[in-house]
Amino acid sequence: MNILVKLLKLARPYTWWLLLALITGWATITSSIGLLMTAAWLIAKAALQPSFHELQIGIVGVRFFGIARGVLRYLERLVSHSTTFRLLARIRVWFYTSLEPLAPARLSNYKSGDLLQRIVGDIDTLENLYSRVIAPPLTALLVTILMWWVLGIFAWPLSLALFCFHALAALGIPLLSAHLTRGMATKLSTVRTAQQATTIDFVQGMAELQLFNRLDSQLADMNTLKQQELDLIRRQNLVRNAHEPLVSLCMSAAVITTLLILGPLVGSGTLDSIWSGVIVIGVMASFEAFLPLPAALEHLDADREAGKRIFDIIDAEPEVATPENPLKPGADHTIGFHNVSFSYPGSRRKALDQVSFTLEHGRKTAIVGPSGAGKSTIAALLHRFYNPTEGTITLGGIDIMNLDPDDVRNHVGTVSQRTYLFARTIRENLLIGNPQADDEELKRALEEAGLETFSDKLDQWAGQHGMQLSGGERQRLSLARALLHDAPVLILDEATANLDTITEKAIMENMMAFGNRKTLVAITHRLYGMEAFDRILVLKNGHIAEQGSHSELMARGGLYAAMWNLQHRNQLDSGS
Ligand SMILES: Nc1ncnc2c1ncn2[C@@H]1O[C@H](COP(=O)(O)OP(=O)(O)OP(=O)(O)O)[C@@H](O)[C@H]1O
Repeated sequence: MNILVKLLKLARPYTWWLLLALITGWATITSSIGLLMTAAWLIAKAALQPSFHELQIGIVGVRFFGIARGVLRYLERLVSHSTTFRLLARIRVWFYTSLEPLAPARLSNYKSGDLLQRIVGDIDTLENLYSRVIAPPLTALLVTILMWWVLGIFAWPLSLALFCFHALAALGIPLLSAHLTRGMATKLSTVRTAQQATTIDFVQGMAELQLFNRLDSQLADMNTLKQQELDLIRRQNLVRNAHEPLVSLCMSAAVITTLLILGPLVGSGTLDSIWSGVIVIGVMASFEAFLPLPAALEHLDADREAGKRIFDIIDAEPEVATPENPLKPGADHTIGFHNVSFSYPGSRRKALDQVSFTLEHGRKTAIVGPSGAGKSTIAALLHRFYNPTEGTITLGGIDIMNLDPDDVRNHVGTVSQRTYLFARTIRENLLIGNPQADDEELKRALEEAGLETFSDKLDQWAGQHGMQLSGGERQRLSLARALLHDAPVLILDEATANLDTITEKAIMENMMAFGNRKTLVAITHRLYGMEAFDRILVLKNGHIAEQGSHSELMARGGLYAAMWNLQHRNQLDSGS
């Protein structure tokens, strides 16, 4: 569907407000024309020194149009701006709500700077759509129809001549301007997106850029992009600044032509000479409606591009859909993988291949295996970020495809190595896990996560991405947050990887102490404390190579035993 039509559909709830803005805009310009025409009539008539009574109608007209113009202009601005902002708010909320089901699967191909530009810049661009793209041509059309009709009362050639010059101002100049600026809006949007991306890289990667001595080259890239943006804006302005003089030229030509038509009419006495001045002034004033038209085409280009970029994302089919009548998960939290295979979108390689296992409620399972074996993919499928390509995943015996993804996520909490911390206080970061938690609960969670020293720092700022904390503190804070979330299934995806051995051991003991309350799944390639798990799944190249308890797997002497021996020999070697 055409982008413009799609954008207009979003404005449907505001149709009456937009119509009101259009009518007040038209009435404002009509009042301007009316004011100038009645003033011209009054001056011309007064020169003939008539009685005051004969001037009365002109005086009333000037007063009426003068006041109406001011009041209507104010109303038009009020209505069009408040409608535009309400509409923008609606588009923004619509965009966020449509974005949510796409994360993370459909958004992983976008740079964060690009997404930011679409969320902020592109939606801001749409601010112009209704007030500067849709309304001006309609206002101009209404004004000109009125003017052709008024001039037609005096003489139809006047109407015809004005029609030709209006057409030139309404179509000729904007089309020429659109031709000269074709593609610039797209280029500008591309350059601005690249700018956002490089600026975000610059801010977030400043430490790395400093370490590798790449600050200067990153700054040079940013400068080049800024220069490109300025060049494009300069070229746009060159064309834009020619609009007004060109419309004025058109107006002058229309005035001369009007005078040429009026001359014989006045000479022959067909038309009272007073009206010639009024008509000329009316013709001049009518061109006010055409001044915004070239900019309207330019904005149309930019709005179409912004709309296209927004719909590019929103029109993507969500990877995971909520079923129409989702079932409710029951009290049984057992998770089952039944012959599950999965390939990431765009990849032909199977990240998981015919994987089957059961995570009984209250049991502790470790998923181990070499890097890239598919361990985190199991967590991603359990969070319903993706659907399995083959096989089924069940929660309490129900296929999770029949459950609301939010319900599944409420059942499965995760702490991963990459958990995001918000640039807020420790308390606010914790409350994301459970907004209702009181200070006592927050402190208990911190304690269980081995971060009791933070109990009196709840109002301390965590820094951007939690940068005011050490890597280990960040991980423990994420763990405390997940504990507050209190999901029956807790996945620790390399959650203790940044911790020293003593802290890691203490936390794992805390986690094991959950007893039958929680199902615990620890994803790790560091084989420490494995004896405490009820079962260990060993993953290799996307399939389960072995499973059993630590002692069973050691006795088997397979991949697990080899990995365990290697890691512990290394530890012994480094200890000796
Ligand atoms: N978003 C993605 N898109 C495409 N392929 C992916 C994506 N995430 C992971 N993969 C691929 O899927 C395979 C399994 O990845 P996964 O992250 O599950 O491994 P892992 O066992 O958790 O590894 P590690 O221990 O290094 O974290 C890998 O080959 C990886 O390259």
